[in-house]
Amino acid sequence: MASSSANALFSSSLAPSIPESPLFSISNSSVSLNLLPTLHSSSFISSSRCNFIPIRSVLKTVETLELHTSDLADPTFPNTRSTILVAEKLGEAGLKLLRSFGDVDCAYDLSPEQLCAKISSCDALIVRSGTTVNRQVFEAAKGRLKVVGRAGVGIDNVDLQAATEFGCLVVNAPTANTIAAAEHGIALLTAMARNVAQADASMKAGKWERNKYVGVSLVGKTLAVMGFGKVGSEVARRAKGLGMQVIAHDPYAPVDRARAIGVELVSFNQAISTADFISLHMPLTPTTSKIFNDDTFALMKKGARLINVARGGVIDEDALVRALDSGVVAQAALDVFAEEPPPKDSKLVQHKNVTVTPHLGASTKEAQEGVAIEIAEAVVGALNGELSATAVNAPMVAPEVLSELAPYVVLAEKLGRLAVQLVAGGSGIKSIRVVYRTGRTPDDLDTRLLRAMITKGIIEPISDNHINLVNADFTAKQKGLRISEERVEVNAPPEFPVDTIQILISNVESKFASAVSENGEVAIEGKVKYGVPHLTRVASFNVDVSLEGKLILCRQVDQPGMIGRVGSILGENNVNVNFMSVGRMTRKKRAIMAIGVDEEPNKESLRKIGEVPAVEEFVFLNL
Ligand SMILES: NC(=O)C1=CN([C@@H]2O[C@H](COP(=O)(O)OP(=O)(O)OC[C@H]3O[C@@H](n4cnc5c(N)ncnc54)[C@H](O)[C@@H]3O)[C@@H](O)[C@H]2O)C=CC1
Ligand SMILES: O=C(O)C(=O)COP(=O)(O)O
Repeated sequence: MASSSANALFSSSLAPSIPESPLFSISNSSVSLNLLPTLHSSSFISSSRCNFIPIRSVLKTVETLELHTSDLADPTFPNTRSTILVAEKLGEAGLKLLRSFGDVDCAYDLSPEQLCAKISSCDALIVRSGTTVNRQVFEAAKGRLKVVGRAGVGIDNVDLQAATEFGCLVVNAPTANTIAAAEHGIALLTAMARNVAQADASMKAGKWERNKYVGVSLVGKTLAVMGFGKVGSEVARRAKGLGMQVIAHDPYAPVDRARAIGVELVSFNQAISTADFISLHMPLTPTTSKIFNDDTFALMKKGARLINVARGGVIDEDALVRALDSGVVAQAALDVFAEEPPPKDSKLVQHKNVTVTPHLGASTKEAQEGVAIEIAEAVVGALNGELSATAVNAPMVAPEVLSELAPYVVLAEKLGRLAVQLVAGGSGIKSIRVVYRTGRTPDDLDTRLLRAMITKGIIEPISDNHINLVNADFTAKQKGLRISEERVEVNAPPEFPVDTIQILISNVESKFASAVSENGEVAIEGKVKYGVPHLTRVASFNVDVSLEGKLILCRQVDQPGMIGRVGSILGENNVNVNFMSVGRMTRKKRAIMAIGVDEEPNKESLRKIGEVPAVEEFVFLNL
């Protein structure tokens, strides 16, 4: 269907043109979320630590669905290997894993222009904190880039909004460098307290200044851990071992976890006003940007000491220089800076009471090997179309949930496709209601994947946008499409996650009046039967057709001989009919005939069907 005319179906066409990006794409007849390459990929074996779908379970999914290999075949596989650009130094074990899967291009220290020039030939990009992956990079990728892997925790150098808009998955490696960062925090804390760096520099300059470098003790002092996540809690644990009193501030941390380590969670003001040492471990977000500024330094105990292994941007660096000059902050130990590397003449870096390291928190051999493996597995998994356990901008769906939902994913997309084709052009779809009937407690049903596929089914036939799990909600919003969901518990076998899926589109005109319910909504319903998606209801007409190939829906006066007449018109046009189903409301009144055909009938045949006296209306639909 032409995208330009069909775009008029949406009341808002503000959406940027999102180029094709085949991550998680689900083709008309396949359900494998592009999992097929996994079936061929014998060289890659994921570790049990990651949330990968084991190869055996993928095979099982395919068998259960009774899909034909032709449905799943990727014509470009296995000749096409993915290209993975590694833009910053990555551990050898990770590189080895990546090389076993695709072509790896290690190109360090690229300028922004060089990165943009290279990116359109890459399927994946792996970076650390030194590369800015902004909107220009996604634009320059021209839709090819499927995944950005951040080999570390902080994703503040990746424009997540742009990634989402372009349907590009962002994954990180959130666990492998936790201990390294915590150890570095403790290293800075102790080095600062005992002036290790300054004394070292002094001795190397030929001096022996014992009185100048008298330090402060840690035991019995209060440490405030700001951000009680993975790194923060490991710092707290270690500081307790040094005999410190540890308090923490984190608006989202569970009290139980803090209590288990013997840490009291307190308010921001309480933390910074009572602590002797303040260690920062929160992410850089719009909320935490420059959260340490003139006002907050003024609240600190005079002579407080600050450690930052989180992100430079959480501190207003000019304000910190002022606080150091006035003695409000006695010392600071910094691993991270607002601008990296900081300017050579940075007053902060040069300050005598400041100890600095060049963003070394994650830089241990062990952490870098771990991070490299963690990110390589996540990137390869994503290129295989698997839903990632470390996705930053997409829902994470457990493999067992995915496997269970697989046939319903196909149903959801096909119903979406069907519903949108029933809407007359120009009506302006604004609001779609999806009703899931389930034999389980409605809370037990994770519908994110189904909603994404309904969105894909609705948008793709009428636009150029390629929809995947990453950009489905965003694209719907951009198109002014509101998708609401209802889960209704019904008396159905609870071993199946969904009994029926119903799609209702309100305030639109239909090409096929019989698809409009008494409430004035275009309404269709389907269910999975023996692993195959079926259309089971069109407005108030019950039908039963498998959602495969192409479909003619035809409303007629219920009378004998109709199947034969329409069938012979199609036969004359060499159109193979693969099924027919008649659903009626009242005997001898009106019925809907659903005819599945292998080929699209020519205009002449469609005209002849329309001229059969008992046929009141009909519509041809591509599934
Ligand atoms: N210097 C380095 O090389 C490294 C730096 N990091 C940085 O350390 C930080 C923490 O990393 P993880 O512990 O792994 O992340 P995490 O996500 O486990 O912990 C962050 C914690 O900060 C909390 N938080 C969010 N907003 C907050 C606020 N306004 N006030 C207080 N707490 C807030 C969150 O609730 C969370 O518990 C990140 O910024 C990360 O980028 C991490 C590893 C190495
Ligand atoms: O993981 C993080 O957030 C870090 O800051 C580590 O950064 P890096 O990968 O060493 O550039």
